[in-house]
Parts: sequence; C-alpha cells; structure tokens
Amino acid sequence: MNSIIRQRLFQQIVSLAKISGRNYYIPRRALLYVPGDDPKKISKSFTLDADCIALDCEDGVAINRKENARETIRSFLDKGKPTLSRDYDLGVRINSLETPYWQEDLKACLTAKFLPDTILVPKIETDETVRLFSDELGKYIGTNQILNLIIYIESAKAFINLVDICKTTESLSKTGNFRPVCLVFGSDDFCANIGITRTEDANEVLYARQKLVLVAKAFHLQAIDMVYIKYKDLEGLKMQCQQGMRMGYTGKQVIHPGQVSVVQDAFLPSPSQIEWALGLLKSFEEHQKQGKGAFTYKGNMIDMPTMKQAENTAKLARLKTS
Ligand SMILES: CC(=O)SCCNC(=O)CCNC(=O)[C@H](O)C(C)(C)COP(=O)(O)OP(=O)(O)OC[C@H]1O[C@@H](n2cnc3c(N)ncnc32)[C@H](O)[C@@H]1OP(=O)(O)O
Ligand SMILES: O=CC(=O)O
Ligand SMILES: [Mg+2]
Repeated sequence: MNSIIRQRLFQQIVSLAKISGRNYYIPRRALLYVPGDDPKKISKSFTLDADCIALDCEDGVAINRKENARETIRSFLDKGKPTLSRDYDLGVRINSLETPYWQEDLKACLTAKFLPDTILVPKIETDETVRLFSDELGKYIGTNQILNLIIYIESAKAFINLVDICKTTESLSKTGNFRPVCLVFGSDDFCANIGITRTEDANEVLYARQKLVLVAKAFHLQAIDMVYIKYKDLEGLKMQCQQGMRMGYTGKQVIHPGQVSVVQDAFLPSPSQIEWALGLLKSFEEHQKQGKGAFTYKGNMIDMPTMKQAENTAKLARLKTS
C-alpha cells in the first residue's frame, strides 16, 4: 500500500512539473542494464517501469558479441523510443574510450533514426577523455540537439582526477551538445582496479563511495550507487539502497527486473518521513514568527540545520522534478 501511495505521489509531482513548464528533471532511481545483444531482454526492459534503461555495449556483452550488440541496439533505436505509461530515460552505455569499440558504438546509436536520450560513458579517468568524447559526439549531432551524459568513475586514477573531470565536463557542456546529469560509482571495476574483492558490508569502498557523492553534489549531478550483484537477495538490496540513500545517493544501478521496484521504492521518502518533514517545517515557521530560533518538535531540539534537513526530505520528491 505504502509503495502505491508513494508511486502516486511521485507521478503527481512529475505531472505538476510538466504543467508548470519548469525544467524537467528525469529521476533515475533505478538505472537498469540490459545486455545490448539480447533483444528479448531489451523488449522486456520496456515493460519494467525503470526510471532509466541502459542498453549496454560494455561489460554485460561478451567481446565476440560487441558488433551484434551495437547492431541490435541500433535496430531498436530505429523503431523509436517506446512510449510507456510514464517518462523514462533511454540510454546507451558505450565501451570505454580506451577500447577499439567505442567509436563504432557511438556511431551506431547516433546515426539511428531516433537518438537515445542519454549516453553513458564508462571508465572515464581524465578530463582528456571527456574532450575526446565531446569532439566525437560533435561529428554526429547538431548544436540544436542535446544528449544527457552519464559519467562512470571506477578507478583510483579517476577518483584522483574527479574534480577536474567534472570541471571540464561542465565547461564543455556550455558549448557542446551534451548535458552532464549523473556520476555513477562503478564499484565492481573500482575493486578490480585497486586489487580487492567486494564484501557484503561494502566497507572496502566506503571512502570512494562517499567521495563520489560529495563531488556529484558540488557539481549538481545525480549520484548513482553501486550494483548489488546478489540479485536474488531483495532484503540485502533494500538495506544497501537505504545505506546509499543516507549517504546522499539519488539512485542505484540494477541488473535484474526483480531489483527495479525495490530500488525505486527505496529512493523515495516514506509517507512517515514526508509527514515528519512537513510537520516540522510548519512548526519551524510558527516558531520563527514568535521569534524562537530553537524549539522542541516530537521530543527533539530543532533549529536551522534540522529545518534544512526536513526541507531536503520535503524537497526530495520536488528534486526529482526541478
Ligand atoms: C558491473 C556492471 O557493469 S553491471 C552491468 C553489466 N551486467 C549486466 O548487464 C547484467 C544484466 N543482467 C543479466 O544479464 C541477467 O539478469 C542475469 C544474467 C544476471 C540473469 O539472467 P537470467 O538467468 O535470464 O535471469 P532470470 O531467469 O531470473 O530472468 C527472468 C526474466 O527477466 C529477464 N531479464 C533478466 N535480466 C534482465 C535485464 N537486465 N533486463 C531485462 N530483462 C532481464 C529474463 O530474460 C527473463 O525473462 P522471461 O521471464 O521473459 O524469460
Ligand atoms: O560499471 C559498474 C561497475 O560496478 O563496474
Ligand atoms: Mg564498470
């Protein structure tokens, strides 16, 4: 029941934003990977209600299927983006710019009859890579067309260069034909890169996971959390979503249909959190009028920072639309 109420709330907010004509923000709570060489899975992905579908040319596709993946993706794009009951983001994850595949991947999707909404670029390690991507994009699409760009940070070197990567991306986007929208924490590649393996509590990636959020927020980007590869364990997935959300993540990568609704539910505030936030904000306003900066609400001392936290909760839904 709670999830139905939250889903309705979410829909209402999206509709309101559209009516008011504000710049429409695409929420990406679940970013679902679909192997690009699997037409059956691609068709299925359009039935799953995921906020973001990433047709994958990269690690979900075997080396000897790269060509097949880009051709399959192109044939789906040629048919046009399927209209679903609500808006979603349709993207293509190309291969890393360090590989011999990425230019063909980009060409295949940018010369299709209909463009994807978004290009997801994995394993970006330096701002030079962003320049290279921007130049290549400019060969195919005009200045009146803007694609969303999702950047993957998944190595030690990428973390060292993260601020430069974001600064250059922001600056190039002012004149280029892309708009940076998200940073993704590629935890699995990150672990491989620094020579460790993932554990259930994810303590080994804590610093990197937090750093990604910090920089994403500084550049007004959405932060997409790591994949939960034990895809049949939905309780574990929910706990990891809540952990990520508490850190400031706005969404999570998913690999299986069963993960979509768990993640999308987890990345909305619960009705009780919304009620708490709205009650607190009302009470704050009344106390301000009485000249009281600090007061008690439901047993807790409230002042300006707590009010701002309540505002964050109340705005979370609005954040998805502004
Ligand atoms: C670290 C990273 O880079 S993560 C990104 C790269 N990895 C990926 O993209 C992996 C994506 N996921 C998958 O390929 C699959 O989910 C697997 C291999 C993990 C499991 O696949 P299956 O054994 O087919 O799972 P399962 O049988 O439970 O699937 C149930 C249904 O969902 C479909 N399905 C499974 N995964 C997906 C998906 N990612 N997208 C769309 N549909 C899917 C199956 O085709 C099947 O459909 P059906 O019931 O109509 O026959
Ligand atoms: O691309 C994602 C990852 O975890 O690696
Ligand atoms: Mg990766």
